[in-house]
Amino acid sequence: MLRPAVPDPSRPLPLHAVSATRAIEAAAAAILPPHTLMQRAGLAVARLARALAPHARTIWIACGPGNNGGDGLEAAAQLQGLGSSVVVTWLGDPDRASPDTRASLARAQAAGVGFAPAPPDGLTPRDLCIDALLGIGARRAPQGRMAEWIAAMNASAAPTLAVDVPTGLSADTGSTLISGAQSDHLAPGSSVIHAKFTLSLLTLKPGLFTALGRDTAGTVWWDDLDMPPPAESAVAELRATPPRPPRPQASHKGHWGDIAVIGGEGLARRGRGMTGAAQLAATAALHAGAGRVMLCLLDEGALSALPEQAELMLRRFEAIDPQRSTVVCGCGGGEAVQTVLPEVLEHSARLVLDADALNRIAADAELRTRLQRRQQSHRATVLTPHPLEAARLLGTDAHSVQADRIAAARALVAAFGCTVILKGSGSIIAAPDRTPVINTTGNARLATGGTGDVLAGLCGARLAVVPDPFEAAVTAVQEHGAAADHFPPAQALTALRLAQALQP
Ligand SMILES: NC(=O)C1=CN([C@@H]2O[C@H](COP(=O)(O)OP(=O)(O)OC[C@H]3O[C@@H](n4cnc5c(N)ncnc54)[C@H](O)[C@@H]3O)[C@@H](O)[C@H]2O)[C@@H](O)CC1
Ligand SMILES: Nc1ncnc2c1ncn2[C@@H]1O[C@H](COP(=O)(O)OP(=O)(O)O)[C@@H](O)[C@H]1O
Ligand SMILES: [K+]
Repeated sequence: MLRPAVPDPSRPLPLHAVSATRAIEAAAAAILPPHTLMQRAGLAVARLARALAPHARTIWIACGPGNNGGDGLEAAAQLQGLGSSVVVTWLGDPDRASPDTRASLARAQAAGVGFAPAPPDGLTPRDLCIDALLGIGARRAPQGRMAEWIAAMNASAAPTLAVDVPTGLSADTGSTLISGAQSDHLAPGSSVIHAKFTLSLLTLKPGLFTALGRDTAGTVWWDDLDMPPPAESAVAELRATPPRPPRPQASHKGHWGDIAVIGGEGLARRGRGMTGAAQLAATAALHAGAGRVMLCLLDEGALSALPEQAELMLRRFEAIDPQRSTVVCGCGGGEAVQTVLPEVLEHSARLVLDADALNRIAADAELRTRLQRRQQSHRATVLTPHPLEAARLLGTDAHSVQADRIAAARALVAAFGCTVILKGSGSIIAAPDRTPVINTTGNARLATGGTGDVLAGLCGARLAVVPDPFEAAVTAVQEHGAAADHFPPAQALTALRLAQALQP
């Protein structure tokens, strides 16, 4: 069945690694008559193409040498049969093609599909390009004619529908394929399709939703080719969190948690004032509905000037009771956070660690041991690194983290036994013994200073009332992105405004 790849609260959508998809495909092929899967795949592509571009004069289908190209040939046969004018450019060789692909080639030829050596000229926005160059079999960066066709498709006025995966993107990681490795950025001239739509076949692939996936895949559709849900476990999933139930009338502030935000190194210490970061986290916690929010700035000098919000309570570190609070530590913490971290790690009942708290822990073996010990005493801890902070914790570089974000999040979980939010486009939420979640909300308007502090505060507010730290983190990330998605388009999204737009 064809459906948009949008989860609803009652049903997470499983994402399968290429290895699992291969096993699912083999199991399906074993019980179906020959060529059935590819025929279903081609029909699904053709139907979606007709729905997306009903008035197309020309549909250009670029087909690669493998079975992704076979899906394209099958779609060509179907579309020609439905009355479309199809031009196929094919990189394959009938003698080396799979039996499925050869059968689809014969059907396309019999249907009267036009084969051309080069892409058609003069496509208009009403026409359609279909990228069937490479799917899950992609192993290296496209070169030669394949790279030329990718460039032509990206330059075309017609929108592109990618079959299974945009060519040039890794289905597993959402990074681009470069020679012998994977890249986390779209270098000028990178050979990767920029699709307006992608139809993922049989399974949904994680790379479509994280790293460069969202930029290159466009709107993602999924067709399970009428196969039952597979037994193979998902490498990650997409989830939608249900709306929160209304607060009971008889509730009071004690029900909604005490949040202690510890951070904000002052200007006096090193000439880098970062008190605003802690204040943003505290503001976010307040607007997200926390019962009481205490702000502990790591700068005595600032205490008279802050906070601007009367609801925030100022506290010295000694006056915080970490055992009764949900502690959010690290936002703008600078070097000053180092001195409080041993106690924070030792005594906080529930803890969110962000920014400089993570940087200090990365640089200090004793702090790392204290963090690991929290798992043994079953105290909830959520780490909220961006890719560079994650890299410091893992002893690697941000490029390597971005090259496989799910693996990086899992490595952090394995190292520290905490819930981890690896931030960025398609944030990954991972925890011990849980299937990682890729968040689908949020957009590049969040790429502005301080929005991570807002997430940390929001995460604290949810952790205060949701016993399971993984669920609290999934909810917080989803709400943070949704607040950005619903933010007025004509107004600049700043971190403070985002914090104020959060809801209990
Ligand atoms: N066989 C079937 O019945 C089905 C096939 N499906 C399709 O089959 C695809 C997987 O097919 P394949 O395993 O053949 O993989 P692909 O079609 O993705 O590509 C594999 C072929 O491309 C070559 N190749 C890899 N990287 C290249 C590069 N950079 N430049 C040039 N050639 C390169 C490989 O050597 C191999 O010949 C899926 O993505 C999906 O589209 C699915 O629709 C499910 C059903
Ligand atoms: N392009 C993007 N798409 C989706 N979310 C993004 C994007 N860029 C940033 N974000 C989100 O914005 C927040 C930024 O956090 P961070 O990098 O810690 O910034 P800061 O330290 O300035 O607060 C994270 O939640 C991140 O996931
Ligand atoms: K493709």
